[in-house]
Amino acid sequence: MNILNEAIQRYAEQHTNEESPLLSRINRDTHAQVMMPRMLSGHLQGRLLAMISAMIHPKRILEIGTYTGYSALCLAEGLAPQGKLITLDINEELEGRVRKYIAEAGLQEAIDYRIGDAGTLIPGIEEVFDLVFIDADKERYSKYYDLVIDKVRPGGFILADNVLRDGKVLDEKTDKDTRAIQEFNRKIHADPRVENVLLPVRDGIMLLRKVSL
Ligand SMILES: C[S@@+](CC[C@H](N)C(=O)[O-])C[C@H]1O[C@@H](n2cnc3c(N)ncnc32)[C@H](O)[C@@H]1O
Repeated sequence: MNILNEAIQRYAEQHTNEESPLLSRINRDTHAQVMMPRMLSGHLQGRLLAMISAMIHPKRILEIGTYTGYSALCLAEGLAPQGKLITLDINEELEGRVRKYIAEAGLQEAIDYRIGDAGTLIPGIEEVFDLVFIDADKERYSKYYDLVIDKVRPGGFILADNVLRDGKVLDEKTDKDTRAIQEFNRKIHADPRVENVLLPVRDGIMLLRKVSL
């Protein structure tokens, strides 16, 4: 999932802050031991998420799609003091690994990791978020957007990953997940409640700012 030329990607990584030793280990171990390691945000995107979070300095973050916890730890770097990040994932098999990483980062208080279907869990979360990161099953991006938009404060942000789908969004006839992403991109671009920028970083990150209720 990388639309950037490999040499440019390497150059960008070489001129970007390094991952912490823990993030580097999560990245390595995920590639060696976990199915579908390409789902992990990785070095460049991880530093971008950490930087965006530091710019917003959020009190509340919601992440949909924890996987091995890499992006959760990156986003948590920017949290305000006493800030909290809630991260959701349906895959209970990774729970032990993720809890260990959260503990190693000393973030047990700051990160509230919940196992379950995001579509079921989100309606029960009574929080107002400064930042939401959508990075779970592509087919339901629009549904997740509908579920979170009223929980984002005016002026708050939503990020959505993989919105270029390896460039497949350009194809008229494409797979189901890509069609869902095309629909998501059209929908949010037409929504007057948000401003949006599609960043062609890695597999495409949609950056949204909620401008009105
Ligand atoms: C692309 S990975 C997340 C990667 C992670 N955010 C990162 O950057 O390192 C997508 C995750 O979404 C989870 N997921 C898929 N369907 C879900 C659902 N209905 N509810 C919650 N999580 C789901 C998968 O189990 C998987 O771990």
